[in-house]
Amino acid sequence: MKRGLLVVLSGPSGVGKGTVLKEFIDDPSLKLAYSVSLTTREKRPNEVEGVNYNFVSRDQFESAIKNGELLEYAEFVGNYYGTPLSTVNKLRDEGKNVLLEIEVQGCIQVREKCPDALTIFLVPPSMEELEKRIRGRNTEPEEIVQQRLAKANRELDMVGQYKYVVCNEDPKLAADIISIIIKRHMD
Ligand SMILES: Nc1ncnc2c1ncn2[C@@H]1O[C@H](COP(=O)(O)OP(=O)(O)OP(=O)(O)O)[C@@H](O)[C@H]1O
Ligand SMILES: Nc1nc2c(ncn2[C@@H]2O[C@H](COP(=O)(O)O)[C@@H](O)[C@H]2O)c(=O)[nH]1
Repeated sequence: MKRGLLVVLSGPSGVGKGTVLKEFIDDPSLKLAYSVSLTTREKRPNEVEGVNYNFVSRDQFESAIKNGELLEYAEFVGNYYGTPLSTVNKLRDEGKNVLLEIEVQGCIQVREKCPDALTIFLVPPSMEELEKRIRGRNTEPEEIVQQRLAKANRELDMVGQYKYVVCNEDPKLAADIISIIIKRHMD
């Protein structure tokens, strides 16, 4: 059986990664499996343990780092986020194309370890629109919104690290473009 691809969808917080991926993740022709990350962040009211994230303590996360259990990890605005290595390997060995939805530092680590990873950077139409989206989501207090926006400016400078850049003006259109990119790499 052909080993599955490693697909990395990255981009600044609030650009719409989660919104766009909902438009293509269940397309059976893409054979995708979503990699559920570990995080030390507080669960948001609409999130489900084991579906959006596996929510863990800082001690549990640091043990996972020490034991080499993570493909990549990063500290993002005060919390740890990381990708469980064994799950990614198992799914890829089953022929599934594994989708990571991660921030920029994590993507750089993935590229170093898996140079053939298919890396896609989602960008907003403008910084004003990005700010509108983060605020409109209403999930973070003002202080965290400010930190995420400051980080977004630095992350957008890393656009050259990615194989593909897709603008999220319209989620369905962005999803269609990403689906075409994945299909091309499945051949
Ligand atoms: N193309 C779009 N046009 C307008 N609003 C959008 C678009 N895409 C996403 N949004 C809105 O922007 C907000 C942020 O989207 P989303 O939560 O998917 O971003 P994200 O990149 O996954 O964020 P994070 O990395 O912080 O998890 C949501 O309220 C979503 O409905
Ligand atoms: N490096 C990693 N980044 C991750 C991972 N899982 C999610 N993320 C990214 O963190 C930020 C913040 O997420 P939020 O859910 O608190 O809004 C966002 O850019 C995510 O894509 C991971 O495993 N590794």
